[in-house]
Parts: sequence; structure tokens; C-alpha cells
Amino acid sequence: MRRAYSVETVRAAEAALMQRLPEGALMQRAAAGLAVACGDLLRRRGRVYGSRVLLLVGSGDNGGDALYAGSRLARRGAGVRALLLAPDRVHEGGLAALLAAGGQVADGPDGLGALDLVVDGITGIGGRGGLREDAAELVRTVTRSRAPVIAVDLPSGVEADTGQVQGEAVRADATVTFGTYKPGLLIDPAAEHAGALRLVDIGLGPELPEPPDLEALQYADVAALLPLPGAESDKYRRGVVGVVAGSERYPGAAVLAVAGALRGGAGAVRYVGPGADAVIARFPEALVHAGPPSEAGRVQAWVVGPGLGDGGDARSAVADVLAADVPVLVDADGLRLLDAGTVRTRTAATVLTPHAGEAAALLGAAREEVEAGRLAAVRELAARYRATVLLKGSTTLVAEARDTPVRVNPTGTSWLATAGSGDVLSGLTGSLLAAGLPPRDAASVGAYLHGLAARHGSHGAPVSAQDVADGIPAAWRDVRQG
Ligand SMILES: NC(=O)C1=CN([C@@H]2O[C@H](COP(=O)(O)OP(=O)(O)OC[C@H]3O[C@@H](n4cnc5c(N)ncnc54)[C@H](O)[C@@H]3O)[C@@H](O)[C@H]2O)[C@@H](O)CC1
Ligand SMILES: Nc1ncnc2c1ncn2[C@@H]1O[C@H](COP(=O)(O)OP(=O)(O)O)[C@@H](O)[C@H]1O
Ligand SMILES: [K+]
Repeated sequence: MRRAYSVETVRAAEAALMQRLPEGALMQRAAAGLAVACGDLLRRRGRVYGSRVLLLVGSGDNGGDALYAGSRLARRGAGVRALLLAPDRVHEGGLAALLAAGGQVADGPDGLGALDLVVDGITGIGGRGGLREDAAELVRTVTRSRAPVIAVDLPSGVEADTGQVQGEAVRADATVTFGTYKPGLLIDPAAEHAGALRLVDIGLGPELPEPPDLEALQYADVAALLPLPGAESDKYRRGVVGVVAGSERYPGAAVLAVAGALRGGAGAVRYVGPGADAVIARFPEALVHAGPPSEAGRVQAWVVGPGLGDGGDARSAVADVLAADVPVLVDADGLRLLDAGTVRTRTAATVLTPHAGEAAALLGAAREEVEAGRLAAVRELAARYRATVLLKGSTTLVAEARDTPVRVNPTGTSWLATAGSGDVLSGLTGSLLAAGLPPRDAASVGAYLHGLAARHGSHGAPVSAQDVADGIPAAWRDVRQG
């Protein structure tokens, strides 16, 4: 599990650790790890000796890290220059170390095209708001030069706690972060600026509280959660998932939701609605019923909403499903048709799976507001609806009404932005619910497998929603093989 903590928590943990260590020890640990990462990158491009490195040095400790790391590279024969954004407020110890090791102060960002590495030490966890104009201008110049960039702790210009990016921000090939991940390294749009992540252990672990603010599942976590059949299993014990989706107008949504549900680990898929013929034609293994859902037979979890339309039948189907005392996942049209009071008072789990537009409607906010502050939006939705909420999009988020860490999904790909892929996700996640996973696990494992499945189907080319569904078994195998 990758775990991320807010700046406030990181600062408190660092303060506690610093009390037990000689002054400057933490920064030396950080700089040593940073220098190793820089050395690795330089060796991949040639060698450290004789390489050309430019440090972008802000006025705080982030700049200090860059300067000390630069001094280590200079001692190994690299030509290191430091561009000081605020020469009068530079980290003095760091600058002295760099100069003593043979490094120099740069007059300006010239010769960028010939550089082997830029080290971004403008701001770390102390950055506030969008980058100031001088820093922003420098970042634009560096981005244009296409020189390889390693960011120190965070790409300068991104918000550590939220993943928001206001204005210009560094685009790094890699980010070397200290002690723990920060939310902004895992949530887009900031995460997209960070490149490959490398965590340097500076001994902060024992000082960090439980639980973290944010977590991201990794292969082993997902493998441990996958519902696997045992010798005693039969199709009913594995769970039956009911799918209420599709309409005369959108029969495809029924097929796609069932396609996802069949690959999610439930023992049987029961489809209810007007798309039964289309579903059976494609998936003879599905059980079908004309409805209403409450008369279709037992299920362990329901999925309701994809392609339902907004007719009277659709509204009553949503109400019927929400009245059942089993976990219910509500997606797409179901989100417009649900009764908020009913959702809030359900005793069985409810999982809502909006994209940003649907989340905005549920919150009575503007879509841009949700997109700019996805972490706050998903937390607010979960609290307001007393539900588990999966907010779709780049780096999908899952939050619960209880005060548990938000989960962020690391496996997506922007090829998933294709019509119908959300229907596959709702079927898949509903199937995991029926198989017995708690709602937060079902939602985060569903998003994880869905993202991997899209990568399997894609390999750099466009995918269809059907390809995503077909890629799910390969995603399971991937996860189980580690
Ligand atoms: N506290 C610690 O124990 C450790 C801190 N470390 C480093 O220290 C960093 C935090 O250092 P600081 O607290 O000094 O903060 P930073 O160095 O991250 O940033 C603060 C500085 O940036 C300037 N700044 C803030 N917002 C800006 C903006 N929008 N545009 C331009 N400049 C802006 C401020 O004037 C201030 O001088 C971490 O990210 C990490 O790199 C590491 O050395 C590990 C140990
Ligand atoms: N830019 C993106 N990067 C990664 N994943 C994305 C992006 N845009 C959308 N997705 C994913 O694609 C799926 C789209 O679902 P949805 O918006 O419900 O579409 P539809 O209703 O057509 O099925 C979701 O899983 C979402 O997380
Ligand atoms: K930085």
C-alpha cells in the first residue's frame, strides 16, 4: 500500500523526529537519497563524471536539499551550477557545501539544451498557491528545453495536499520524495506532473500516525482482496449480482454492465430490465428477468443505473433496488433518479459511482469546481450521502462516510475515456460487492482491475468498452502473479 500524509502531519512528524537527531541530519538523509536518484538518472544517460547539472534553488529547505545533493554530485565530478531564485534568502549551508565541492552559481538559465539534468528545488511542502511569476517563467523555460527533470519532494507548483495545480508547475521525469508520499503525488492533475516516484526513507515512519490521509492499493493489496472460490464454493455462495441497466434507447449499457459483472468474481449474474434479449444473445450464461427487481429472485448485491434513461419505469426500478437490504451500487442515470433521503438512511452499503459532471449535480456545484478539487468533492459526497463514493476520472478516488483514508486508483489510462467503459466498471464493482467485499474494497479493487484491463486492451491504442471488459481476466492474472 502506498500511503500519503498531509503537509501538516508531515511537518509534525518531522519536528518530532528532528528533536531526536543532530541538527541538519534529516536534510542530509534527504539530500543523500536525492543524489543517488540523480546519479542513477545520469548513469542511464552516460555517466556522472563530466555531466552537466542545473539546480533550480528556491528560498526554503527544498532548495537546501537540491544544493546538498548538488554538492554530492559535484564531488563525483559532475559540473553543477545553481540558479538561485532569491540569492539573499538561499540556504546558506547548502550553498557553501556546493561551492566547496566545486559547484558554481549560474547567472541565468542559459545552455539548457545541453544539460543532462535539471534538479527542481524551487518549492516542496512549503509552496503556497500558484508559483510566483519569476519561478513560473523559469519553469516555462525549462519545460520548453525538454531537459530531464528530477523534482525534489514535489514538482514545484503543485499543491501537496490536494493534487490541484494552479498555473505553471514543473513537469518532472521523476520525483524523489522524503519520508512519505504526499496526496498531490498520487492525485491528478498534480500526479501527472510528478513522473516516476521514488520514496527516500528518512526515518519518518515511526512518527507517522494511523491512518494515513490517502492510500493507493498495489498488486499485493489487490491480490489479498480478490474473492477466490474454494472447494466448498457453489454459484450461490460465490454471490449473485443483480444488474438493472439499459433501456429501449440504450440496450448496449445492459450488455456492457453484464460483461463487467461476469468478470468480477460473483457466481452468477442476474439481469433485470428491457435489454434481456440483447444480454442473452451476447451472454447466454446470464439469468434474465423482465422486472421489477424485487421479484427477480435473490441477489447479494445490485447494480442500478447504466443506460436506464429517465422514464417512470427507471425511477421505480431505482427505488425498488434501494429498498432491498443488500449492497447497492448506483451509477449514471440512477444517480439522477435516486432519492437522497433513502440513500442516507439505508442500513446496507450504498456505493455511488459518479463522474465529475454527475458528482457536481449531486453536490449542487459546478463541474469545474469538482474537477479542480476532486479530493474535497469525493469526501463531501460520501459524508452528505452517507455512502461509499467512487469519483471517476483520471486517478479515480474512493471515499467513505466513515473517517477512513481516501483510496486513489493508480492503474487508469486516459484511453478509458470512452463511451460505455463506466458501465463495465459498475458491473465489475457490483460483482465484487456480491462476492462479499466491503464497499470501499469492492470500489477500489474494481477501479484497479478496470484500469489494468484497459491497459491490457490498449497497449497504446484506443480501446472500446468491450475491450476493457475482455481485458479483466488478464488483469486478475496479472494481480495474482504479482
Ligand atoms: N522539515 C524537514 O525536516 C525536512 C524538510 N525537507 C525539505 O524541506 C522542504 C520544505 O522546506 P520549507 O518549509 O523551507 O519550504 P519550501 O522550501 O518547500 O518552500 C518555501 C519557500 O518557497 C517560497 N515559496 C512559497 N510559495 C511559493 C510560490 N508559490 N512561488 C514561489 N516561491 C514560493 C517561500 O518564500 C519559501 O521561502 C521539503 O519539501 C523538503 O524538500 C527535507 O530536507 C527533509 C527534512
Ligand atoms: N482522463 C482519464 N484518465 C483515466 N481514466 C479516465 C479518464 N476519463 C475517464 N476515465 C475513466 O473512464 C471511465 C468512464 O466512465 P463514465 O464517465 O461513466 O463513462 P460512460 O458513462 O460512457 O461509461 C471511468 O472509469 C473513468 O474513471
Ligand atoms: K520541488
